Amino acid sequence: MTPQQPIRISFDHVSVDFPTEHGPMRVLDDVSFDIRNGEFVSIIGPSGCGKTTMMNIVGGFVQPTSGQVLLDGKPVAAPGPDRGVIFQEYGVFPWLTVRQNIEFGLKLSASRVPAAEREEIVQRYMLLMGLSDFAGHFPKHLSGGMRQRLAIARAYAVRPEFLLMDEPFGALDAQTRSAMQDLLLQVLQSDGKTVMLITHSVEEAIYLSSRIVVVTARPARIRTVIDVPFGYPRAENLHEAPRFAELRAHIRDLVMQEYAAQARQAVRMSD
Ligand SMILES: Nc1ncnc2c1ncn2[C@@H]1O[C@H](COP(=O)(O)OP(=O)(O)OP(=O)(O)O)[C@@H](O)[C@H]1O
Repeated sequence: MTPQQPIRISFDHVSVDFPTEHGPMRVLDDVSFDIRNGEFVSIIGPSGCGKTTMMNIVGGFVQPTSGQVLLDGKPVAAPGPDRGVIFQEYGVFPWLTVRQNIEFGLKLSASRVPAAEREEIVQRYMLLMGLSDFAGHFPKHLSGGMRQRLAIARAYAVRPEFLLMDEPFGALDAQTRSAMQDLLLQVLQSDGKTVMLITHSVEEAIYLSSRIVVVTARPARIRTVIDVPFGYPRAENLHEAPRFAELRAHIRDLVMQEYAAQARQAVRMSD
């Protein structure tokens, strides 16, 4: 990514405390980093450290206790159609069919698309996600993997400028996961978006991202930011590259160190 690209998402000294019965619990601590236009940034760190909270702030669902997150220079105040959010679960409306779920966002006034174009987009994403034969099915009649593909189709279809993804492929089997990763890269290649992805998979983070932000055990602070030294488009055989393996070992080591720090914290608290 060239440094001339404008900054789209900016974490500016963001801290978050959540109230608990023992007083405030710090979840994010002075987090600052930027995501530039067209970048794909993954956040990786131990379970429960505060990654989803980071995404929730960008999504407009959580307000920082101090500091701010800026979208194109303006503090995030609320959710908006410019941000497509994909969670690990709950991404579909159970009372709508596959077709209606994908169509839903296209009918909302903020991103209203003319009917003829709408139909074309719905068809395109049903086909891409392998859901064409299930257009009239309700989510309860789909497998978990298909429901997740539907959630992804819904988010892609409205062509948001920002994709915020929290473990979007975590519940998929290995083969579907890999297909979904390639499809995401393909969609980004044609639509060009700015992406923030939360994942537990170091492999996935390296394969997809242009940069990886490694965060510490809770409270999440920036441990390090790694530039991924591979260009786009990417292909499956990248997983076999020696540099890929080196980077994977390095990042796994960092994440394991943070898990160890988390375990030490837990022991201290139980003393
Ligand atoms: N709205 C909230 N109110 C109170 N506590 C919260 C709230 N949201 C999250 N937490 C707590 O903040 C901590 C960090 O949660 P968060 O979901 O951000 O972590 P995470 O890194 O995404 O976890 P995982 O990797 O397991 O998904 C957890 O202890 C969680 O219980």
